[in-house]
Amino acid sequence: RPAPDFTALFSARARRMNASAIREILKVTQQPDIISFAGGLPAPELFPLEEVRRAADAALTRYGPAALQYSTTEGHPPLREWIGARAGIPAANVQIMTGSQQALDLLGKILISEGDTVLVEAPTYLGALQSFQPYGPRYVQLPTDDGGIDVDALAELLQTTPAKLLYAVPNFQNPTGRTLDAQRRRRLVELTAQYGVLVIEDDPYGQLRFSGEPAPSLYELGLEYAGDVEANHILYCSSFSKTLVPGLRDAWVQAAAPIVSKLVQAKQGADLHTPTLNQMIVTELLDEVLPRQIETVRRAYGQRAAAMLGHIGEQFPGGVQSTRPEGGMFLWVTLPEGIDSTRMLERALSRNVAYVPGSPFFALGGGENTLRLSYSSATPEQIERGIAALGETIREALD
Ligand SMILES: Cc1ncc(COP(=O)(O)O)c(CN[C@@H](CCCC(=O)O)C(=O)O)c1O
Repeated sequence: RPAPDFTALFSARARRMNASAIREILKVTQQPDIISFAGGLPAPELFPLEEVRRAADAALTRYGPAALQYSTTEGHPPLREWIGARAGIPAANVQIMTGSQQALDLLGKILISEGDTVLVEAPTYLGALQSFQPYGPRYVQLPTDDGGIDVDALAELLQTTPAKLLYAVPNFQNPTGRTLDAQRRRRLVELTAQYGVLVIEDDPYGQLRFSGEPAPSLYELGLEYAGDVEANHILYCSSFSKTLVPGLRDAWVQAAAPIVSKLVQAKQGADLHTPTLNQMIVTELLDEVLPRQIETVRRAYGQRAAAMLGHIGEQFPGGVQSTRPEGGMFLWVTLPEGIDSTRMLERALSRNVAYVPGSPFFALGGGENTLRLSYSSATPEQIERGIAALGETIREALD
């Protein structure tokens, strides 16, 4: 019988959806001989496998059947307590999420009405664009430089452009690896407060600093500015994906109570709750394993970033610029004008090296001559081989 035209049946919202370039490339990079600088995957060989095995056993022993039963949408109370205590806020202002990707999706769902202006960095995390897109935002790109968001440009923009939301990754930004300094953070918090712009601070990498000095989060500065957790216009998201393991899908949002209670309603409709056992496993790992794991990955990623930057200096032709991250998992490469990194990708794959082309990270297009490199899940030896292969590919594209 003839098939119904399913695509014609999709909702207007669904018709705005598109595939994630990272997820699509990840399928290609599963082949064993590919050296992948594509997905921001934590180093699998560093996962605390035995500790997770013991934590699962401990959780099942401690909670019995309750560990496998439905649980509350708000999240596992000891986990919320721990996060609240660390942030100096009540557990009631902490909402557990199934990955910070779900936080982005549900925050988009409860905050973005069609046509609302959403300010995003150019470039920004493409997963945020993917989460927000179905809700019909009108994107406005914030100019950035080597210090992150250009807050002078933001001040100017806000005088003429009323905005609902500003989405920022201040620490070791995805995709550029850049970090917003304390002075710009203060300015951004004050400006957005004055103009009534809500800020989503997405901070999965904040603990992964391997050089330089830490700066207070926008959330902390917002708390100082407002004087009260219930008056803070900064919504903070973070995750256990990069400090522990991504597969348990545990993350959280810190926000004023009305935001948290609306997020709970949205989450009830999305997945009822984050997997019960996973939350309990993470909770078992907080005191001992988490701090050790953070030290392990900070050291490893610092070494891998240094290795990658060193080999880039030797192997890439002149005229190619790259950022110098102080933490996180990514650095950002700008090729000479005219080279299209999306077209160049298949040449790179023919040399068994993968990356994410830059243009999907720009909400309004552009960036054809840019690309993102992740150093976190390649060993120093693979980094040497992969960067050499990428250098050859760029030289070939230049000819
Ligand atoms: C700024 C930012 N915000 C949220 C996320 C999602 O992390 P969760 O695991 O959902 O907590 C991420 C993770 N992004 C990685 C991982 C994506 C994993 C994937 O699509 O396979 C990437 O850009 O490659 C992120 O960088």
